[in-house]
This record gives sequence, C-alpha cells and structure tokens, in this order.
Amino acid sequence: MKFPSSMSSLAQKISRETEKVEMYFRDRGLPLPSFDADAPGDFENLPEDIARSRREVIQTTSELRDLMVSPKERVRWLAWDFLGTQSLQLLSHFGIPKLVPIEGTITLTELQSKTTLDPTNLARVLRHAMTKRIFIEPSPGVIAHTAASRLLVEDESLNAWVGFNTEDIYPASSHVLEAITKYPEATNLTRTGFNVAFNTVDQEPMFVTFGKDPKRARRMALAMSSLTGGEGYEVSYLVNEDIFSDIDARGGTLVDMGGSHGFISVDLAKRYRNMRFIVQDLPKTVSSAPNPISDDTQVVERVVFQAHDFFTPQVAKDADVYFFRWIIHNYSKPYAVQILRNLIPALKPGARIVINDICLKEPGMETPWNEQLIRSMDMVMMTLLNAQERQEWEFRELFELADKGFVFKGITRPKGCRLSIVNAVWKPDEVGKNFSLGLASGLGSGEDRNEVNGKI
Ligand SMILES: C[S@@+](CC[C@H](N)C(=O)[O-])C[C@H]1O[C@@H](n2cnc3c(N)ncnc32)[C@H](O)[C@@H]1O
Repeated sequence: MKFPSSMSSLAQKISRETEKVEMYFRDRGLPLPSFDADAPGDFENLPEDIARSRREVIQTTSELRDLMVSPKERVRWLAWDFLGTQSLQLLSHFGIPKLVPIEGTITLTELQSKTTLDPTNLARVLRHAMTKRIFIEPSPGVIAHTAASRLLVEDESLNAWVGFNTEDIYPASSHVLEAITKYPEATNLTRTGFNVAFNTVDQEPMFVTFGKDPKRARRMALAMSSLTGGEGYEVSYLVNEDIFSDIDARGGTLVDMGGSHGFISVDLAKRYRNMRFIVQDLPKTVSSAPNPISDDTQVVERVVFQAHDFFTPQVAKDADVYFFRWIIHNYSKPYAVQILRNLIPALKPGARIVINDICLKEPGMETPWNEQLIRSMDMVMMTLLNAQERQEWEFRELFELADKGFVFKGITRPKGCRLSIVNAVWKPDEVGKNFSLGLASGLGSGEDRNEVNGKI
C-alpha cells in the first residue's frame, strides 16, 4: 500500500514547483495566471520542464487538499459534485454569460431584467458558480466576469463542450442507474443512460438521435473539436508520429472511418503530401462537411468524402490503412468486433488497421490528473453508449474475435498524449482462414439500428 508523503513535504514541493512556474512568467514579462476577466484563458506552449512543474503543482495541491479535508468530509461533498454541472448548465442554457459586459459590471437587478430565468434562481445559480470562480461579485448585487466566465462568451467550442456535457451527458448520467438495473448486460447501444433519459430505448443509438437534430449534432461536433484542441488530445501528436511515411512514399490510401468533417485527414494530408484520403461517415455528416475542406488545393485534391455506414461491409477496397479515431471506444465488444469484421471484404493482404483511442494502463499507472480524465472518459462512454475505453489485451481480443487474419501489432503512445495508436495488419494467408464468414450480421445499419443484444 502506498502512503502519502508527509503534509509538509507536499507543501514544500508545491512551493518549489510553483516558484519555477512563476519565475518563468516573470522572466518573460508574461501575464501571471489570474482569475481576472482579462487574464489569459489558457497556458500555451510551456516548455517541458515548466509544464512538468505545473502538473506537479496541480497533483500535489489536490493530494494535500484531500488529506486536509478528511475522508469523511471528502465523501460527503463528493456526492454534491453534480451541482457544479447544474449551475453551469443553467447559466449556459439561459445565455447568462453573454448578458454580462466583458469589461465593467452589471447590477444583479439589471441582469434579472434581461433574462427569463427568475430572479431568485438567477441569483442562486450565479452565486453557486462564483464558488467555482465563474463570475465574481465585487460588491453586493454587482456582477462581473472572471477569466473563466469570459471564456463562456468568447470561446464558441468550449461553450459547445459545456452545452453537450450539461444538457446531453448530464441527464444521461443521472439515468445510468435505471438503465443498468433494467438491462444489466450493459452492452446494448440503445439501452443506455442516454436512451432512458431521452426516451429512445430500443429505438436508436445516440448518434442517430443527434443525426436528426442538426443543432445538437453541431454542438457535439464543436464540443469534440474543443476536446481535440485540449491538452493531451491534439491531432498534432498523431501527425508528428512517423507512422505513415512508407504509405506516403508509394502514394497509398487511408480510409478515415467515422472521420466526421475530415479534419484529421486534412491534418494528415498536410504532412503526408502523396497519400490519398477517403473520409467516411454517415450521409448527413458527409453532406454537411465544409467545401472546400482546406485552403490548400494540393490537400483538397487528395481528400474525398464517402457516405458509408461502418456496420455494413466496407466499400473502399484495397486501401493501405483503415483508420479509426475515437470510434472503437464508442462501442461495446459485439459492435466493435462487427465493425472490424465489416472491413474484411475490402482488405488486401498487408492492409493496416490503425485505432487512435485511449488505451487504459493498469490502475494507478497514469499521473493522477491523467488517471482522473481517462477514467472519466470511460464513464462517459458507459453513460452514452454502453461502450468503454480498453486495455491492450482488450484491443487484442477484439481483433482475435473479429478474425484470425488480423495480426495484432501492438500499441504505441506519443509522449504527452492521452490517446494511443493501436496497430494491426491483415494477413489472411498466414492462417489460411475463410474470411467471408460473419459479415455485417446482426446489428443493422447505423441510420436505423434498433437491434438489441447484438451478439457475435
Ligand atoms: C466521436 S466522433 C469521432 C470523429 C472523428 N473520427 C474524430 O476523431 O474526431 C464519431 C463519428 O462517428 C460517426 N458515426 C457514427 N456512427 C457511424 C456509422 N454507423 N458509420 C459511420 N460513421 C458513424 C459520427 O457521425 C461521428 O462523426
């Protein structure tokens, strides 16, 4: 059992590492981190040693705080964590941040006159958010922005992230208990907390519901782009890994499965100047993709879109890579295996399958901050889709169950990135297997799927 360091040694570490971060800002004349409305919204491009000090401070202050709070009080108030989500939800839904001037202040009375949120609730929600440093009350009854509340006005994709999490995931989360009590097998895509919350049990998976509601779909897409631009999730980690140079040298093709509006393919196409890209997604997503997809005509010429449902047999034949980013983690085992199987009719020997997803380490092997975010993502997958993040053996198992012709080649993880790169190659000759079995069976199409218990 690991014992915590003594409290004073934690405090000394906090002091030491904080000093390094502060010196870095002072030496360069950069604005110091602050809650003020005009403070920078993010830490950008910190050198590795300062970024490490910053991580140490975040982890150590959290450890010291937890020790000081006591186990009993920690558990007591952990059960109230959802209230932070609730106040954020109400502020965001009623557009309160936009009603407060970016510079200066507004009286609570005037703010009350600008919204349909009733005065009592407006005041209580604002004052709860203030305990999280979202808004400030510089004098009684006077409201002003902080750096965090200002972002809710100025950062469109962060705002979408808040909307998606507080209005789609949060209600779904509060219905997980009901979903897994009624449907304890907990693998079905239409029997999730999301389905119970939004009355779509046994009707349609979340992606189909969003496909019917352009506003909600756009909010989710924007929220995803906010996450992708966030620390540890940037596409640059994938682009900077030298994983497709051989395919680029021979002008090979990558199929970007569930590639949304193609932004990953565009970034890859900017680095690999000879490769071709086929971005596949559901028809509505494909038809709403920006046109042209990039300012760079040399990129535009090599990126094409194709409507394709990955629960049907693959139609883009003989490509060099079939690539899944943030796709496989959306599905429980039966569906994930089916998605891989559906590639088989298109695969040439040597074709690569590359999955860009979180790969779970053994518990406690991540930094505490990473561990918290990665485990939270796993909970979100359960909530929305009865899906999951996976350990290495679980990825290996998916390929083995899909077909013995898939040869698992291991997993790499770029330094600093939370996503890993899972590799497999199609080598049917090595096992002499009849690989025409089991295609596209049982789970229906992505547009109208209402099949239950998709067993493989
Ligand atoms: C979580 S997003 C990932 C998007 C992108 N790959 C990325 O890395 O940001 C999942 C994508 O899968 C698409 N999708 C969902 N069901 C699908 C299906 N049956 N066939 C093809 N694409 C699908 C969604 O439209 C969405 O664009």
